[in-house]
Amino acid sequence: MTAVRDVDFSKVPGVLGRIVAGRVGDYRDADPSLGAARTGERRFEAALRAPELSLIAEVKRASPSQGAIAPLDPATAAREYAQGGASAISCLTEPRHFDGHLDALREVVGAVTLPVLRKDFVVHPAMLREAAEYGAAAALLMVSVLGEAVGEYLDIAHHLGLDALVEVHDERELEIALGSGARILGVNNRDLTTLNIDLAVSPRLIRRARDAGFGGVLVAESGYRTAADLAPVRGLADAVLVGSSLAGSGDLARATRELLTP
Ligand SMILES: O=P(O)(O)OC[C@@H](O)[C@@H](O)c1c[nH]c2ccccc12
Repeated sequence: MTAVRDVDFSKVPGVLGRIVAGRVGDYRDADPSLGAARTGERRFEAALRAPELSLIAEVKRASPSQGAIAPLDPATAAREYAQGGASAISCLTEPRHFDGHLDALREVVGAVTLPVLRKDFVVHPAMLREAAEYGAAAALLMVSVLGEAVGEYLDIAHHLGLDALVEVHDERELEIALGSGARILGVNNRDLTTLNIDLAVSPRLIRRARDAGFGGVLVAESGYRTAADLAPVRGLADAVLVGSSLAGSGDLARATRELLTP
């Protein structure tokens, strides 16, 4: 594996910049070695490739936009999402702003047979090594954080046998993602520098990716609360990523089922 280039993370703006700065500090002295290559089973990718819209349900206890959402037990929440019909689970592992933890990832992986995404602000190769060690099938890579270096992190993820959800929020980031070799693209409706949500972002960028000939998996992310909200991405996206509205519902299996019933 080639070494990753240095990224100037201090240029990341707004709320996102503050979150990223915390993670850069956490991993400043981390061991960058990756160890032996693992065969990728592409379980996350396969789970999202279905004729109907697939759901990635997120274990999310808190967020910068909402503060505390619900004191979920990660394993219980993941089981309820699976019962409700989710195709994959996303587990936040960022501690300061999302009340996540790597142990939560391990608990979720142990609780369900569904593939699990490590949802964090990846700024160091060690974070991908951990994702693989803790049993994740995939990790999030954000173009808003990694910029052009996203391709190198993608290679590391694949080296470790992980799928990568490469996330974009605007046209410029989409161009970088399309050039990176990503097989799974996520479009975040939330601008993480301001926390504003615009549900028109996903349909717009997903169409653009398809028009550019992207043949991989496309995921619409953030801000979905009801089955009706999903109408604009049905027949367009392969999957949706939903966290807060399910996590705060009080009955996760039921909320999951209702969300998936058009
Ligand atoms: O809670 P919501 O609005 O349903 O959003 C879920 C998920 O898309 C969101 O948590 C998210 C998308 N991309 C991220 C990057 C980092 C942290 C969190 C996220």
